[in-house]
Amino acid sequence: MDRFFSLQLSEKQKAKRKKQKAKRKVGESYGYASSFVGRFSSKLPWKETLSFRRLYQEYCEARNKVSQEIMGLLGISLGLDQAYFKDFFEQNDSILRLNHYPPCQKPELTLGTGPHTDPTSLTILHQDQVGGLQVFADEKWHSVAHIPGAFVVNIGDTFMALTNGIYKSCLHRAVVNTETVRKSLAFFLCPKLERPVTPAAGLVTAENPRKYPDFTWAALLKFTQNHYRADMKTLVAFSKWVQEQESNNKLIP
Ligand SMILES: C=C1C[C@]23C[C@H]1CC[C@H]2[C@]1(C)CCC[C@@](C)(C(=O)O)[C@H]1[C@@H]3C(=O)O
Ligand SMILES: O=C(O)CCC(=O)C(=O)O
Ligand SMILES: [Fe+2]
Repeated sequence: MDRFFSLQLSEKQKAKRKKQKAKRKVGESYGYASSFVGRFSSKLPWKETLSFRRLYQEYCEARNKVSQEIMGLLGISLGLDQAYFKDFFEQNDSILRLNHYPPCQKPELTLGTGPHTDPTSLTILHQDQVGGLQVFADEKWHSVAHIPGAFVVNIGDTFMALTNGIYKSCLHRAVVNTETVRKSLAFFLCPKLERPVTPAAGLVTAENPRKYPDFTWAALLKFTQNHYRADMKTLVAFSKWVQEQESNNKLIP
């Protein structure tokens, strides 16, 4: 990881596919990305990232196994069959991302990663001992301490939609510091790109009516990659956009 991030920019930008040595394009969610050469022009994070879909096979398989077990338990906690979410995520289009936060002379003027909820389903994060991850709860930011050997697990927007809003995605961010490089490794469990994301029947009731429209992970991913940087209200903005698209389609015979 250190070797990769210390390469020349032009070399890092080649990190995409084995055969095609072209740099990551706008709209793609894997490959190398840096705040300084990117698709957004405001609220730029102080970091570089490298994301994979199918590489790092063994590591991904291990994370995948842990996330499947967690999905089984989350299903049980909602009164669903243990297999319900395990089956849903058995095939998945997950993402592995390396985050590299260089030291910053004025850390109070920026953020490593701005406040956001993950648009994905479940995140398993491995942060190093430097610390910097913060979670928003009870109206304030709390630092998430590094515990050797432990992962940080959080719910993302797509799982919030699958549970009809019962499980909430959590607001978090990462701060940087003047002294030390910080690294983190995030495994984002995501559904299969084209599989409809719809809440389990038993979770839509008179007391808890339907909260979000059906969508695919492909559509939400495209939304966050092409014209909306994931933030604290991604799912609400995306739901509105889906509904607008549906009503536009109805107008065109
Ligand atoms: C599908 C994804 C989009 C982001 C990477 C994964 C999961 C989390 C998203 C992200 C980290 C949330 C904060 C903003 C973001 C733009 C970033 O700082 O990298 C997001 C990622 C992205 O859009 O590339
Ligand atoms: O680096 C961290 O601690 C958090 C990164 C993060 O939130 C993300 O990549 O979605
Ligand atoms: Fe995140």
